Amino acid sequence: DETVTRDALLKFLAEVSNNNSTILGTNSGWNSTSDPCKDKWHGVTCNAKTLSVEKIILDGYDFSSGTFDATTICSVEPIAHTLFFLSLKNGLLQGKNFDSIDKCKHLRHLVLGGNRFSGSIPQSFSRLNNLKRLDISNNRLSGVLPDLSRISGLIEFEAQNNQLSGEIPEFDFSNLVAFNVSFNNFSGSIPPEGDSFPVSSYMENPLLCGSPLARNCSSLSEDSESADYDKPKRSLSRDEILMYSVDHDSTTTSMDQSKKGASNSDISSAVISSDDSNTAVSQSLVVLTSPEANNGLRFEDLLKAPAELLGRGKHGSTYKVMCDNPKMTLAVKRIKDWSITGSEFKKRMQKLDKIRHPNVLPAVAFYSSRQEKLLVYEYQNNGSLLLLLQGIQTGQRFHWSSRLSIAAGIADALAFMHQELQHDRIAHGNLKSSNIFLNNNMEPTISEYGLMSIAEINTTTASNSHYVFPITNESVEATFKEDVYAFGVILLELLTGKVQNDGIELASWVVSVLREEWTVEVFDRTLIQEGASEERMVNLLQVAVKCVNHSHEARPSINQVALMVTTIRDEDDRSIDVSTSTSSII
Ligand SMILES: Nc1ncnc2c1ncn2[C@@H]1O[C@H](COP(=O)(O)OP(=O)(O)OP(=O)(O)O)[C@@H](O)[C@H]1O
Repeated sequence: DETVTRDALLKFLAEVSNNNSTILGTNSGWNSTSDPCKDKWHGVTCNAKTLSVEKIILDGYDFSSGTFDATTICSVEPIAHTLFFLSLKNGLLQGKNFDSIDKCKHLRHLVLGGNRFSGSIPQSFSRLNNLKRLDISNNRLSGVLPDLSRISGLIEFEAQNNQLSGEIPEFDFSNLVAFNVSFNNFSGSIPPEGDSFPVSSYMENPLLCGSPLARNCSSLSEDSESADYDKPKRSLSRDEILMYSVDHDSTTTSMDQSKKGASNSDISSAVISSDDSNTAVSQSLVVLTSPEANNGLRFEDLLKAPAELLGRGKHGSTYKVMCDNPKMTLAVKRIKDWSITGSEFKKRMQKLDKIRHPNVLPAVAFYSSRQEKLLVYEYQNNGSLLLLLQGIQTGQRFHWSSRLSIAAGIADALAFMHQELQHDRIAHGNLKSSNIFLNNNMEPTISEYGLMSIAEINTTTASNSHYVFPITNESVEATFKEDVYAFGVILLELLTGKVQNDGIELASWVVSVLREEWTVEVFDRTLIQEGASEERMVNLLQVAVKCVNHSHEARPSINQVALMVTTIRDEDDRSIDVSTSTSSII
């Protein structure tokens, strides 16, 4: 068996590398005079007792002139019988023969993402009954997907960025925690239960329809039936007019300018609509304690200033407003249909204004009418943590030490706010990376503290239970622990480089990966490349996992979390001090 295994592995490497035997480096161990298990060949992991091959992980090598032939390993009984992890990620491989893949019937992880495979995926994939993770993303695969529904234990399916077409087959969505078929040519309706994943899991498939996409299936068939140029066009809503004038004409638009046939008041009111008269309105803009804004910020100034739609969150839209007098760039958040009463809202804003922490962004002003509430913040030029995380995908550096100090900064600020506001029962309620901004020193600033009432949190969690664990106990403690959960997700984002809801429910994904004893795979590859301390990454991961415990009672308090995170950060700082002082001595 040993010889058969060794020869098969050497043949496999010769094929993927196109006979470039040194591709894995000179000390990789791969040669005909040694043993893959006893001599620990690079990329091969064996069972310690039986010395049989369990994992082959050859990620990130330039195999662009080679061929992946599944037969070479899957037709060799001693390998096929025990191999459960095969990964050739980012190998640029083009040549392929998938035919015998189903003979590797114990495979749990099959990772073929980031190659140049083209053509279709054979039905044999659907016979890999034990698969937990199938990653075929970022290839050039086309044709229809085989019926993967019988792989009931699938946890992760990544097929984004291919040219796959046809309908999305039924999957067993109950176990899936990561699912992505975006940027393909899929058509038809999204299968039932598929809508437990967000839009980013399905986007950029022009002929795909149904929830969670905004395109509903009946409108798609109407559109394709006739070019219907003659049909009278539905008139645009105020929001659409605003979006149109902002998005298509120029990036910024004066609120006062009449555009696209909308009257002055239409556009203004799309931003700040009110049934109050203008005078009443200007009286009800309550300016809090910002010195610049106290210099005469008026509601009318907000209306007249050029504004740009920054985005629409689940609670409303946020606009960047360039005010001339006083000279300030503001972010105005407009929240619609918020059940909180005007007086409660006012009381809360005034309370929050008294509690100041350097890492928490105070509101500059607020406005409240029956239909909507406005919150005015200073615009943060350095962008959000979300943008930093998204930058990792496009090669931007985000160092381990910055991530640690951001984590510690958020935890400290949150611990302070929880302590100060425990009595008033005001938790953050909507903590996430798009609500955290960075200042010039890369210090985090938490925005939108306390905007959601307890009732609101409960409604949101109930309607979106796939992403946020439902709070069954309506106690105040639970809402504070919801912040701890959210902080845990931010830690996971910092550790994995993945973004929550970007086709992935991070907490479940990480927990399932850990269950599979697959820990290193969790971490953002750039952290490992940078040489970040694996021990401290694991320590931080343990904190994160405690925070995202299903049971809010089992989650630590934010004080405990802050202590754990700052300890890890301090250890890391000390290790940097030691290494710099040693290098300066040398
Ligand atoms: N003060 C600010 N300065 C700069 N950008 C901001 C500011 N406040 C919000 N933004 C950005 O505007 C965009 C929209 O924000 P918004 O708060 O409306 O949505 P969200 O954070 O995605 O969701 P939610 O409604 O749940 O908070 C986000 O990208 C956010 O980072």
